[in-house]
Amino acid sequence: MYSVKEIFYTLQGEGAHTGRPAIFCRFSGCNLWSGLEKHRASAICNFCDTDFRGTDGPGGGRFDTTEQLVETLLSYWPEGLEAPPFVVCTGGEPLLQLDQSLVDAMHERGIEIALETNGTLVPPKGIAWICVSPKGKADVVINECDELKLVYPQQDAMPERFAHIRAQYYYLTPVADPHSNSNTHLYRDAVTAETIAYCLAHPQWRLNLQSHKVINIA
Ligand SMILES: C[S@@+](CC[C@H](N)C(=O)[O-])C[C@H]1O[C@@H](n2cnc3c(N)ncnc32)[C@H](O)[C@@H]1O
Ligand SMILES: Nc1nc2[nH]cc(C(=O)O)c2c(=O)[nH]1
Ligand code: SF4
Ligand SMILES: [Mg+2]
Repeated sequence: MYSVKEIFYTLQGEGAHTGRPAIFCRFSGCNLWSGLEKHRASAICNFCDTDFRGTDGPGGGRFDTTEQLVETLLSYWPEGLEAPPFVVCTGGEPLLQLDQSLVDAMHERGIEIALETNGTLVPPKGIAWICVSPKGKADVVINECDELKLVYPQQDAMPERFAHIRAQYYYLTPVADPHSNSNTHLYRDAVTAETIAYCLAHPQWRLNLQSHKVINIA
């Protein structure tokens, strides 16, 4: 059984695939925060901008079988396209639920899979694009990925700690106000200036913006 908070079709807003049409599958639950505000301050990850509790979002629900979830995901892809369906698995922490049988079932239906993970759990085999976003003191168990996308600045998780992880791209995302979506001042603040300064001094790292918030889409 898979618990999914929401499913939606939009543009990938972050990382190397920014601007690419994608179906987002937001799995419920996370291993680094309960999702309750009363637990935020004491959580390992305490700046999360996402509601991942429960299954009550648009397209969310409980799916008893891999087939049910895969067919539901495919229903979000426009018909008659040559491009293979592109599904971004996120959450919450998707690796609490995304297992080899679901990955295999998605591949059987021609889906290209991307993953957004906090890096604390080992992914199933064969995922086309893995984005690792380490959090606080949490140990990262993935030593190779496609993009490393670190929220900056973070106490206990500064870029130096992760520069050895093999990746095609290394991104820093200025930490956004967790309670505010789509705000134009978001990227004109001190945190952004600090992130830019770090990239300029350490050119292994590039600036990543949450572009979906800038243009106010899901
Ligand atoms: C909500 S998380 C879900 C996937 C996974 N649990 C993770 O942390 O990577 C999706 C992305 O949003 C980023 N994110 C979460 N809160 C943020 C914030 N306040 N500002 C900037 N990025 C944030 C995460 O670092 C991650 O790259
Ligand atoms: N457009 C859009 N792009 C995203 N990239 C990563 C997201 C996430 O919350 O995992 C996300 C999201 O929520 N929306
Ligand atoms: S950003 Fe990711 S790891 Fe942190 S609480 Fe949100 S879903 Fe969990
Ligand atoms: Mg998001």
